[in-house]
Amino acid sequence: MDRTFQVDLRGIVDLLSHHLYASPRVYLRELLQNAADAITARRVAEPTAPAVTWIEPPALTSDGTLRIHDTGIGLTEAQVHELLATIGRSSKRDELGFARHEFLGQFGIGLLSCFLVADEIRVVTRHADQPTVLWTGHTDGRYRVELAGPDAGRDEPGTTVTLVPRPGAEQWFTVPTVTELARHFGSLLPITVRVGEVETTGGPPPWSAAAGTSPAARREGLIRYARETLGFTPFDVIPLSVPEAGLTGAAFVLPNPANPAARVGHRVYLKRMLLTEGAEGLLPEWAFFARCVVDAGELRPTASREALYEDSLLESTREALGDQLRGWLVQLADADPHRLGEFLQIHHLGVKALALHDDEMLRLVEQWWPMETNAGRMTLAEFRQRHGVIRYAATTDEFRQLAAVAAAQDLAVVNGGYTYDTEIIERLPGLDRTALIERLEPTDLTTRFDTLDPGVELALRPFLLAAQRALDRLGCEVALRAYDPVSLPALYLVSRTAAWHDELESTRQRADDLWAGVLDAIASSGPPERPQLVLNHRNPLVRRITTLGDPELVGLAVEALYGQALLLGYHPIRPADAALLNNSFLGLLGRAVPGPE
Ligand SMILES: Nc1ncnc2c1ncn2[C@@H]1O[C@H](COP(=O)(O)OP(=O)(O)OP(=O)(O)O)[C@@H](O)[C@H]1O
Repeated sequence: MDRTFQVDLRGIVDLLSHHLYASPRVYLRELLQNAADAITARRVAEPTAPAVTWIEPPALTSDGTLRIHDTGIGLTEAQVHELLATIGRSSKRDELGFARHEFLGQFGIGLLSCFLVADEIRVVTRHADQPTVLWTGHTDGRYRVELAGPDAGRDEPGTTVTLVPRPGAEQWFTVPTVTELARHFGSLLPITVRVGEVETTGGPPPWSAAAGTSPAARREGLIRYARETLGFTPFDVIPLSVPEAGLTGAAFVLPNPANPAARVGHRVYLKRMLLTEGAEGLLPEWAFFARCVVDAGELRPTASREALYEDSLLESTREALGDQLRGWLVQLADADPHRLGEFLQIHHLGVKALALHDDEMLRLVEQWWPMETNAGRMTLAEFRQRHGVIRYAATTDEFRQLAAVAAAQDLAVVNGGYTYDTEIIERLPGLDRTALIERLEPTDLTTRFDTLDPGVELALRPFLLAAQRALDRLGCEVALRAYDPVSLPALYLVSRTAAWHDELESTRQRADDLWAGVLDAIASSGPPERPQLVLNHRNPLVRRITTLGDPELVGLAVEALYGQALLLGYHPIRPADAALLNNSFLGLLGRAVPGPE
């Protein structure tokens, strides 16, 4: 024999309050939603039927209950039995069980949320010229259905829902709270909602064509809306529209840099009822510079109605909205490059992130984003025009080490060390085959330095040998060249492979035997190039040092130059370097301050 499930309502109410809804305040949203749906349903057959809902909190009813009245379609006695007595039964689905898109509700559980704040719910309803029906439900699952007596019937079709507040839940029924909740959830509803005498609906959404006659007036309205509702004056407003999601709205460009890691929440209305102020996933991740307010008819809510349901429609909507933001950027570049410059000052990180996989954004960054170079800030396009090859340092340290020296050799270098900059530069040839890029190799610089006259070089051999002896134990080679700037006595240059070997070596020293063996094998795969200390023969101090007769003093001086070059070039100081610096400093000091011995 088939049997039917028995449902204990208290368990369901507990489930809703503790696991589905974030707060009991949703009770008012669900009531408003039912009223709005009932009005929509009635106006299908009667387009001129009144569209009004009014709420009387206990302070106005004076019998301790809250009442909400609507001019909607109402229910017949049979429908009351069918719809209000069965959890999960809804009149808002089609024969196949799909949500009908003209209605807000779909799950058939909304009314139960009233049990979060009420012990008893009464529904008095009249459909067309049918008799008025009374339904009374209790938290423990008991309910009663009766027909109103001849004098107790409603004068007009529609429904009144009455809540008897649960002791302890009174704070959800005060006039200010109910008014605020009605505004919060329902201010954009296409019906009139009043709490007492106060109207809480405020006309069409500020982005809709009905809100302003001209685009300029709508824009003004939206800026005002952002100030009042979101708390900031936007940098710009971008109209949004995705017809397949029934979506319209606006994106507000934030006036201040946003943290790319912090998720931006968007304000989402579904059929003009507020779903959430913190929807995630409406825009692609790179679009962290914008906050949206949208109304969508076709996007689905989760059952709690507090977030968007992640489905393929949401995915394609996200893409379409991303395209619209991109389009705005491209259009801004064409129409008002100065303004685009201002935008990039604030939000370059987002745009650069986008440029990593979007050619149009890459072009925009190339054209408009000034990068740091050793010849001043300039865009990559300008740099190419002036210098042909885009030579770049891949890290800020590398750039700092070499920028000034490279400039003195007429070698322009871009600092690719800021977030995404190197990747952006390296993507350029893929976009434009004529773009030439070259990563700066520190040791390339030496090829630009002048060698000394062979006679001079020969005369300085004893000095070079003494200098080399001082730095041999550090694995550093000493060279003597003539280069600018004259004020720079020495430059420490490490090729990238040498830097890599250095790192490998220090890891190897810290690693256990097995791992050290593996690292040894890797290290042996390439010849370890030695770092160089290139002394500048144009520098007067270096010249004087080269003429010193005392080999010990030569050693101390070269060690000091080595230490200074390390520090100036932002190179890591190893323990051996620190010991050497210490030794040279004290040695030189000892000689500068003569004592009795
Ligand atoms: N004010 C009303 N006027 C007319 N019918 C109503 C009213 N309130 C509720 N109903 C009927 O009761 C049914 C159940 O309402 P309930 O709020 O529980 O679910 P729903 O609105 O269908 O879906 P959801 O759970 O998504 O809100 C509705 O489908 C509707 O037919």
